[in-house]
Amino acid sequence: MFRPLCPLKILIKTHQINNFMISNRFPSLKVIKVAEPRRISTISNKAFVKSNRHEISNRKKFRQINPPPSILREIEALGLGKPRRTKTSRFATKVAIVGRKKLENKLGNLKVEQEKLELPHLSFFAGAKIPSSFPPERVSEVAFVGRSNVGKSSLINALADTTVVRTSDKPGLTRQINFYAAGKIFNMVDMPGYGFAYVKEEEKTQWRELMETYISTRKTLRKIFVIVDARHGIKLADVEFLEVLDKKGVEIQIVLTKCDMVIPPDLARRYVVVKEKLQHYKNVADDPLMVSARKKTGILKLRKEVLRTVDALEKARQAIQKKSVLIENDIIKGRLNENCVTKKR
Ligand SMILES: Nc1nc2c(ncn2[C@@H]2O[C@H](COP(=O)(O)OP(=O)(O)OP(=O)(O)O)[C@@H](O)[C@H]2O)c(=O)[nH]1
Ligand SMILES: [Mg+2]
Repeated sequence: MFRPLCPLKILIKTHQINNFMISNRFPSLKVIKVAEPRRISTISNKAFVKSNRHEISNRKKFRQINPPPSILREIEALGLGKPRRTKTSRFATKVAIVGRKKLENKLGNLKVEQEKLELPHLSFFAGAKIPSSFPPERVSEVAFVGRSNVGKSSLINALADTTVVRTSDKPGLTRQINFYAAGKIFNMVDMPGYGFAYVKEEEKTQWRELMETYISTRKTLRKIFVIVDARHGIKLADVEFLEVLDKKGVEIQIVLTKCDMVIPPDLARRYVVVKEKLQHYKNVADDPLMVSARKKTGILKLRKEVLRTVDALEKARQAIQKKSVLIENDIIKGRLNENCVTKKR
């Protein structure tokens, strides 16, 4: 029979070999149970629960924020948040109307007068991968920055009511600084994103350097719109970029986008949290704007802000007046023609 010289200590994983069988067959072997996988899993479970508890408490904290009624009113009036009802039966419409009345009783008048403004026709005229490719500084510019896939390009499209700017649901589509001319009045500049994207780290570093060079050297740059996802708020990558921007002394405006994906009370809470975070910066306007490029809500307000920044608000107002006069004339002419036709008949 096999006899070990000294009592052997064998480390056996309990889930692999049956202890009982081993100790029966080889009584001289001392089997020591170590590293029970179940125990490990319970420990890691505990750690997981702990970390989860922390997350839950953060969410709870967020839910405990009591947003001011004025913000809630603005969100409801502009139809900014995630729609409550998706079904469009007659019953659902009735419920929605009753719900709206209830909200009006709670928050006050929900009707808002918004100035209908339009941007001049948008066209792509230059793309730059290196600073020497920047086009000449002729007219005022506004730039759009933010994390990859946050919706910068979509927002430019929504602002100009066009589809000229390419968008994608995959982070990292815009890979150079793209210049779009709004008529001959001003330029809108679409930037690559920062943070996560399906590109190499080296390329992202290059984008970052390119953006920083543009921001610090461009004399015609009037304002930077930093686009933030309303679902997530200001992330670490945003904070890092905002700190760099703030030091450069350029005016900054935060825009919360994808608001159509957040329910109104949470959107109001997000607004409060973001506003609070902006107090630290010198050059950041402390009132974030809220929009949805997909639903085109909140766009008129942002459009007005863009036009005001590039001193084109008056021109846009005049263009709208001219357009409405032309439409009126057309209608009158149309009526006259109709009258002529009926008389001839
Ligand atoms: N629901 C919703 N989706 C949006 C909105 N804006 C953009 N998206 C979607 O978000 C995705 C990314 O949009 P892009 O405009 O390409 O984002 P980007 O910031 O330009 O992305 P990069 O160029 O990769 O940095 C697309 O699938 C859009 O359809 C919005 O307001 N609401
Ligand atoms: Mg883009």
